Amino acid sequence: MPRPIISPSVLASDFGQLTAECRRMIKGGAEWLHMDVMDGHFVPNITMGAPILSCVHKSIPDIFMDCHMMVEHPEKWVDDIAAAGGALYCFHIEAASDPLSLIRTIHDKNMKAGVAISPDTPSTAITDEIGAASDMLLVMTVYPGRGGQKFIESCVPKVAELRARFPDKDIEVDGGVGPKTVHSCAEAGSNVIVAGTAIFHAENPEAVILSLREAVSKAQSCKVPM
Ligand SMILES: O=C(CO)[C@@H](O)[C@H](O)COP(=O)(O)O
Repeated sequence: MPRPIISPSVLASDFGQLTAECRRMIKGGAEWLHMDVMDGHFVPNITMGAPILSCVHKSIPDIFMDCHMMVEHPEKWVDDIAAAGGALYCFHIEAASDPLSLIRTIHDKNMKAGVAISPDTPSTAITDEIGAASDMLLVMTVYPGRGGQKFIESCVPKVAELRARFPDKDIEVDGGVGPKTVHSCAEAGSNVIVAGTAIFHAENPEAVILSLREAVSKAQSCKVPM
């Protein structure tokens, strides 16, 4: 089973706060930083793009930027995100006209490739071929577009279905995940946990990171090897 990874979803109103949050999360034990890139088309909101990510990367060169591309035409931004220092480029299957070719393009730019599914998309949209070609699969547990939404429990069986087909892949969950909701995700086989509100609205964000990681480790240790 792949190792537990915590990827705090960072969003801030100014660049200084963004980099400060990233540094604090890394110091607090986060392996990845989840960067929500929204284009105002695939989702109604606009957040940040390659120029901001590039500044973050220059300021924190060792950062692992887990770039969640909530964008139309995801093939358009691969070069820019790679140049900005993106480590993982995760696109939505709903927005991709040729997912396999896009995965190859992402790999050619030396980034890991992730494939995301929104709540109404079945896990079978990630075919065996697409899943095998990618490095990470993202099951959204809210409708993409903004933080602070309620976790959709009915998305969790999709994690289990994907884990059964892809035992060695990173499987990420994102949306409404926190200390109360992480357990079902971890038990279903998710090893990469994204959390925004649960971490940034907590009195002790570092303790939340630790509890999320412990939930994944505990679920993994309870699994009987096949
Ligand atoms: O991409 C998204 C939502 O579109 C997520 O990354 C959220 O921003 C995570 O925030 P919380 O749901 O944990 O508050």
